[in-house]
Amino acid sequence: MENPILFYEPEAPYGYLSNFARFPINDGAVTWKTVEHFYQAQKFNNPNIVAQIHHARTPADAYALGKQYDEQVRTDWHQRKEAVMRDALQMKFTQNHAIGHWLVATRPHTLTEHSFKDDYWGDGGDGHGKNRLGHLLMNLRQELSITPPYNLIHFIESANLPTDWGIFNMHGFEDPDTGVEHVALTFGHWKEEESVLIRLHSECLTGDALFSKRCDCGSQLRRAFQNIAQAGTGAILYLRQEGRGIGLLNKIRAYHLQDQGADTVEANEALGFAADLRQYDFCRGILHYLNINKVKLMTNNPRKVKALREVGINVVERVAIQEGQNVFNERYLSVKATKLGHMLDVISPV
Ligand SMILES: Nc1nc2c(ncn2[C@@H]2O[C@H](COP(=O)(O)OP(=O)(O)OP(=O)(O)O)[C@@H](O)[C@H]2O)c(=O)[nH]1
Ligand SMILES: [Zn+2]
Repeated sequence: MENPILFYEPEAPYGYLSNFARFPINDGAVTWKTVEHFYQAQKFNNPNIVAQIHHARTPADAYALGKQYDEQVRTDWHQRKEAVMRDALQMKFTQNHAIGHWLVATRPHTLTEHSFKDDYWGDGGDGHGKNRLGHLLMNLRQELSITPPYNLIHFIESANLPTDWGIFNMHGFEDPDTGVEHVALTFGHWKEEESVLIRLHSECLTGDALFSKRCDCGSQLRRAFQNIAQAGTGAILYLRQEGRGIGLLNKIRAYHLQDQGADTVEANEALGFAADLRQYDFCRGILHYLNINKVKLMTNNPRKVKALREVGINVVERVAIQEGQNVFNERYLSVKATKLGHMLDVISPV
């Protein structure tokens, strides 16, 4: 393992790894403010003590109560505590989606609770301690890293992205199988049970960045930003699937054939590609990270709706996004409608 990540204070870097970090856990019956509240309460059979710890305002108060009633700790606690801690960490990192992906992203570093006060769960401050918390976290990290949806995409980092439509949050991801980088842009906040307005936008350098009129992508991207800003919440998953998955240079080869009369499907096929090579499975990992369970999908492409549902994404509504129709892309749009099933009110070319 490479150089250790030392964690302790919840407010410090990697503080989310601390049992004092404010991530609630639900044990099926009760919601606990933090892992510390849950862990301290499991020491006792006395319901009054358990209730006092459950209502403790802070994890430090919960810890203090655990100490205060030390002589009433259950007799089998020493044998049970590791299993209790393991359950608590499992709940914390799977019920709070983003930190589960953050934990996986700490690989391959050693995780060490750098605590001068605790040489069982921590390292004792000078490394003589057992660091059992660090070891349980690394075991859980290994488990999650091979489990969907954590293994479908790797979260890398987030940053702010000021745009013409407001300040979005940008989240970078990497496909563990292909190394392809993807981006999600989020605006506002939502609860897991809400349906969120999203756009799965396939990268189109020509349309998104070079103001091309050969397609509708750039106009659709701008409209997606506008719709989300107006709605107050939403997300754009910007997927590096240039050319419906054949890449930029092959798309230029396809455009070259289209300049000679082929349509957008015939050109792909003439190059030996299917009409649409895009896969969406990894999107499940991105949406899980973003705590999005139900989506209102901005698209004209029913095949995309079907493809997302097939990989387990709950599309509750399709929101039309017809933008940017012009003389240069009329034929392209009408072929998408007739051959690729797009739902477009296309003015058929003369
Ligand atoms: N191979 C190929 N790709 C194209 C062509 N025109 C646009 N694209 C790519 O198609 C992708 C966008 O797909 P679209 O069919 O426009 O739209 P969609 O994402 O399937 O459906 P919507 O969600 O309604 O936009 C981008 O990756 C573009 O680079 C083309 O003529 N040939
Ligand atoms: Zn395009």
